[in-house]
Amino acid sequence: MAELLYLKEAEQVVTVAGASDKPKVGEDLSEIGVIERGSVIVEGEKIAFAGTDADARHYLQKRSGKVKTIEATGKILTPGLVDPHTHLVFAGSREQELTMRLKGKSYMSILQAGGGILSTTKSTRAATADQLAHESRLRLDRFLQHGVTTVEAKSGYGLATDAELKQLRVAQQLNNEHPVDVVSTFMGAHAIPPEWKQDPDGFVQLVAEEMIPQVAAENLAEFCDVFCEEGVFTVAQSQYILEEGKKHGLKPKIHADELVSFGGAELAAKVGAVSADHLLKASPTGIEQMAEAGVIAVLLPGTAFFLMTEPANARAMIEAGVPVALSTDRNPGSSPTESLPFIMNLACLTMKMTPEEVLAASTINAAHAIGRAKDIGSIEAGKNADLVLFDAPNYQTLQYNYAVNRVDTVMKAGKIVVEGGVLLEKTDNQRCSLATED
Ligand SMILES: N=CN[C@@H](CCC(=O)O)C(=O)O
Ligand SMILES: [Zn+2]
Repeated sequence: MAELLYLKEAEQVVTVAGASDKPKVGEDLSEIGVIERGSVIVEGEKIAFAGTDADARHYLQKRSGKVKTIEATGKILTPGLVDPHTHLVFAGSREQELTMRLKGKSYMSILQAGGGILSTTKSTRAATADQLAHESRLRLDRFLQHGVTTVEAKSGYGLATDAELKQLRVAQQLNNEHPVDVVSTFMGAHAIPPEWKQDPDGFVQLVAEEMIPQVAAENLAEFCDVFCEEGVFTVAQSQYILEEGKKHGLKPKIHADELVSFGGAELAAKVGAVSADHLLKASPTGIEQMAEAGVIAVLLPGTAFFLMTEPANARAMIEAGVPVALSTDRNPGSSPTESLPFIMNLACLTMKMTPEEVLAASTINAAHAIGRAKDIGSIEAGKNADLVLFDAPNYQTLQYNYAVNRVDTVMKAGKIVVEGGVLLEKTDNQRCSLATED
């Protein structure tokens, strides 16, 4: 019989329970199921019990076998954080772009001059799968140290069939090797590569007719995403790619209305996207249509912060009944961070989301945005034992003491992987010739 793990008497257990079937919307987003002086019991990879400590002791009396106790006094316990939008797998870095942007160049003008996404495409194409895995593993380690136990990862720095497949195979390998679970999204339509600059429709055709079928045949992704934006992919091109993806079993996601209001939110509703992400410039009609269609808004306040622009209108979306989730958007150009807790701070301080809404948006709603809400995103008996102990007396402190990492212990599938804020096993100690510390 497996040893039981008894996480004993946290100041608060933030369960976010009761929303595994549907994401939280409106006022329900603030219902995060806090148990004061709560305890959680883990059996193997799963949560066996969550409740008050008095009830936990009764539960233990009825069970035989060994019990290992972890004292949680002075700390709070939350579900493992879920990051539903990252560009995890890439090579190289782009620090010089910050200086360019500080001197007045825009993110889009850097891309149009062949930098930005296209510069990362160059280094990603040149990197071996081992180099990509090495660089991405370091990022996953940092995610774990920030309490993130599951991430979504997009391709989109290959922009050619082989290079896209290489990125997705690395993501799959990392999912198998690393404690953090990696959920893959195919994003061949992330930018038009230089060799297709004169024939963007030809590239769209390549994505739809060659890349998507191969990704699906190798079972390399669950979702298909498109950068639907002025100067990148039009609404019609995006719709075509997402519909083709659907025919091959890839569920649609969209980078929508990030830089200009472009009809991305409306398209998300039309194609039945699981999520529309960014949405800084989403129109009121688009927001309304997303609410009606149940499209999750994955908001990325770190990207707005790093690009020094106004964030999305989270309050309008919550009031309209759109399910809202939060993410780092971890990528080398517009959001180079693995700190989902800092993104949560930004959601509070720049988008006026409450500490309760922020917690639900980074756990259960984020899990819905990647189709994992049955297994993760809340503390409930039967769910995976992905848990974080924060060194904080209450959950509000996580937003108040901003930009400080208060993660103490992280448990992934019942196994402790971070203790006292320290990663127990560095997954990759080797230096790699091409690796940067990006
Ligand atoms: N906006 C498009 N794609 C990414 C940025 C990618 C990059 O700059 O490398 C994003 O979500 O912000
Ligand atoms: Zn993105």
